[in-house]
Amino acid sequence: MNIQIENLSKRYGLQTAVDKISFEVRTGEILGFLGPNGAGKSTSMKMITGYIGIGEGDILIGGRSVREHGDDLKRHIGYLPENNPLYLDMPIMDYLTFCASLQGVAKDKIQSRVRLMVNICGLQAEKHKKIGELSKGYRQRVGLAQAMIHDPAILILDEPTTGLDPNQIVEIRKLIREIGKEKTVILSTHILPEVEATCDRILIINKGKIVANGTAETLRKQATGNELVKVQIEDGVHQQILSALELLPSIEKALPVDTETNRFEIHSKLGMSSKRDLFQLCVEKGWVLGELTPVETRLEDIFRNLTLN
Ligand SMILES: Nc1ncnc2c1ncn2[C@@H]1O[C@H](COP(=O)(O)OP(=O)(O)OP(=O)(O)O)[C@@H](O)[C@H]1O
Repeated sequence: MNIQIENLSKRYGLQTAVDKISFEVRTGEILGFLGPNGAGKSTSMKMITGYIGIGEGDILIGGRSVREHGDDLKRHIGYLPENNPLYLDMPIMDYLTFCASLQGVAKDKIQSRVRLMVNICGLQAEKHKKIGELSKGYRQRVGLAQAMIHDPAILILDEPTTGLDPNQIVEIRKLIREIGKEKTVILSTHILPEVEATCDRILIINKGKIVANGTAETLRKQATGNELVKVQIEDGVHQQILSALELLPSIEKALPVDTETNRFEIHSKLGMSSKRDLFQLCVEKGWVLGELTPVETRLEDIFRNLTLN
């Protein structure tokens, strides 16, 4: 079930939390929603799930407007809210049974759905405990289980791995990837490696506006104006190598990194690649190219550049 966001805005008093954003998410796609604190992620997610009303614009789910068909469309959405509100006095099994009936799961299917969620979310060992007795990570698993209890086509997950230990993070990411093959998933996170590990596409929002939309690879390409490579050249004299590098037509600048081992950082001219020139230079001079490694722009740097203003 596809989601189309069209010129969506939301104001709280004088503050514009979400400012005319438009994007689309397709079935089988996991979209990572990134942005600094207060950027408007949770507000957008709350509007998509019908948790709060739309300010301006519209949201189409499976081609139908949330404005007109909101109540009906809610059936297709599973939502893990930011602070994962749970009934602490309820045992896990009772809570999930309660959520299933609230979500309209047929009576004769409720117990099998609850058992499936307990298995999928790794709650087997803790299933008879009250939610209040669970660790933060297990509460997060209960939150995920309630979001998926009615087998929704769409999953909206606000910081799903918050509070999980590194082993649990790996498992939950695997689970989300698995679920994401058939469903439409939007997840928000502050953990940048998480988006790369889990998501097909990244949307970065800052001050209510979308500032980037694409795969990690596309964002890197857009961010890297100039190619950057690290090289190490054996058998030559440092100063001679540096002079020769500076004469290459594709090179903007060559920065020495280590004079003893002849390591350099090579910045190519805009739109050019210096790899071939470097290789040919070494062949001509009889030097050995010990290392030639392209340096990728880190997602952290892209995020900082786009959101630090
Ligand atoms: N109920 C509310 N009343 C007034 N202002 C609000 C309310 N909810 C959010 N805001 C404001 O709207 C802006 C966007 O908040 P939102 O919670 O959507 O950001 P976020 O990107 O989810 O941030 P975080 O990463 O910190 O969770 C913030 O400036 C916030 O203070």
